Amino acid sequence: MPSSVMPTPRKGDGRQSPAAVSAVRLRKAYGDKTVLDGIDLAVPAGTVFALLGPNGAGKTTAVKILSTLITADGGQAHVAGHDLAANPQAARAAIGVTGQFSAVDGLITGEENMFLMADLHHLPKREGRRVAAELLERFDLTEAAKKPASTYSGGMKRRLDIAMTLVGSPQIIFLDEPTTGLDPRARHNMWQIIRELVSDGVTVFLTTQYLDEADELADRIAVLNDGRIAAEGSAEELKRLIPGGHVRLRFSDPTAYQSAASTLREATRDDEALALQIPSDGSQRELRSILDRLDSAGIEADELTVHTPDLDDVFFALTTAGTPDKTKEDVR
Ligand SMILES: Nc1ncnc2c1ncn2[C@@H]1O[C@H](COP(=O)(O)OP(=O)(O)OP(=O)(O)O)[C@@H](O)[C@H]1O
Repeated sequence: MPSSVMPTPRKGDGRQSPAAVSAVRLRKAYGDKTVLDGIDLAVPAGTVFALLGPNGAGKTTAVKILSTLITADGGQAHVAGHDLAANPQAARAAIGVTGQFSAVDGLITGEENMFLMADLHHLPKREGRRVAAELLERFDLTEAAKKPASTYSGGMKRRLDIAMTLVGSPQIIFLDEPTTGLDPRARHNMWQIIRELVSDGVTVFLTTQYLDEADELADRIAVLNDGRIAAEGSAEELKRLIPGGHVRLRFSDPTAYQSAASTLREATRDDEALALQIPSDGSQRELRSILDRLDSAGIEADELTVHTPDLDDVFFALTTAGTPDKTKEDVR
């Protein structure tokens, strides 16, 4: 099984950027069922990190541990620079959590939910009202503010949940499956909200079962399978881990096409389209080698495209291999 621990992105001065969330050999079991079997994570501050995995992989458990809702059985974790075992309150003060354990109370209005959060954060009454109004406006909930939250749509509830989380100005936000059950418009709306949070400097740790969501939002993705991190990296790095990638060269001149085909003998030919397909991981090194061979033969292609496998391929390769009882359908 391919596995990689990629280096954390570096800042311009060459130093490692500080991790907002880090975990080393994190373990958790319920009875004799091991849910997290020693996972390592590092999330640089100001980035989006996606923990991707099928149902039951342990994503929520990881979020619950990192957001101090439950404790791990083993390993260490730091959140916003605080050791979770030694100083969970300090970590708690720096984070916001939304998701499957939403804080929204359906019996009271959106506005009242916001006031409640302001009270929890000990904001003076006036300040609390100002912050609540501002956030309700920002999340397009002003009109619905005086209606009971139970009447809100799924998308509105999620927005209210995030607005409530932001009352405490968290540096790090955990979003557990933020778009599960939302319609496409509400999903895109949520993606936009997440991007805005990050541009405000917040670190986002999200869990998702959706590959396109991780691909769209995350700087780095960890694939969780069977309690272990099966692979970690940017979407592009993960796509390069599995076979299926290729480079396609297209020619308009049949003579150039023939010369290229005899130069690149490993290529699959498409004589009709005058195109050659060469297996490749799409890396700079492999591309250079193909181009060097064409150059030495004096051949120029009219079009060169690099095809990498998509994240679906990666996900299926990493989460079904070795578990023959599972089919692609099980893991969505
Ligand atoms: N309190 C608990 N007691 C016993 N088993 C639990 C408990 N919480 C979770 N589990 C089990 O741990 C495993 C991982 O659960 P978890 O909720 O972390 O998965 P997940 O990746 O978030 O899945 P989903 O996408 O379905 O939410 C599951 O098999 C679940 O049944």
